[in-house]
Amino acid sequence: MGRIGLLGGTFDPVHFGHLLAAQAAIEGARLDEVWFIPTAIPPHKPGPGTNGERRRSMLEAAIADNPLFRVEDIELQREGTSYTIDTVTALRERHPEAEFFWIVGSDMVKDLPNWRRIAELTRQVSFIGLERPDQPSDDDLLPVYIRSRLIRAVMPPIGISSTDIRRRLREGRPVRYLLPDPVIDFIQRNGLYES
Ligand SMILES: Nc1ncnc2c1ncn2[C@@H]1O[C@H](COP(=O)(O)OP(=O)(O)OP(=O)(O)O)[C@@H](O)[C@H]1O
Ligand SMILES: O=C(O)c1ccc[n+]([C@@H]2O[C@H](COP(=O)([O-])O)[C@@H](O)[C@H]2O)c1
Repeated sequence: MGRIGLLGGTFDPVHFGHLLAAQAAIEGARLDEVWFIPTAIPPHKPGPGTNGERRRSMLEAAIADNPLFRVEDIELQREGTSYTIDTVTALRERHPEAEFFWIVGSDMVKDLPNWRRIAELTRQVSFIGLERPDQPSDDDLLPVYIRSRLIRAVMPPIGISSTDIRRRLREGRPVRYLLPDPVIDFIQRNGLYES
């Protein structure tokens, strides 16, 4: 099983920024696989407008051609807010032989001290913080117990967000090249994100 990167998010919908983040983490931290974990209720932002089953289906369509990527729906099966500490604790019990790494986007690293039971979480996983190639991150303000568990991986900045994709679809504007074609097909077949 080996070194497993975990990328959590709402994925409403999944896009190329997510896929490139996973690929950059594989390269930067020598991972064997990345598991995508759609949240049920995200801790720090409003809940997604699309149900979990559809978000999971879009993820599956997006990663079908990559044997190193997998969808893990553990948070969709759990009640309540999707705290990372609960997810990681459960995954380590199920897969004691794996080493887990939690992947975080560049602007989220500074928020790690506010995560639920963060000290305990840092004992269970290392973090992979994505950073821009032209702008190495300054981690000096992070507490040492987090900094010592943080690996940096370089990712070229990709200015794609699910929010912008949803807005474009509502307005009938193109989304091609922002997310994989099979995901666009799924969105169109199911009439998602229409105004
Ligand atoms: N363009 C991007 N480049 C790098 N990382 C990204 C990008 N978009 C999202 N991520 C990271 O992927 C994870 C999941 O993101 P999430 O599903 O919340 O996507 P989002 O596009 O930011 O969504 P929304 O616009 O709905 O808030 C987070 O760790 C986030 O930092
Ligand atoms: O556990 C926490 O306290 C916590 C706080 C903020 C974010 N997270 C997780 O980080 C991932 C990305 O979060 P977001 O808000 O960018 O979708 C997602 O899996 C969240 O559950 C987790």
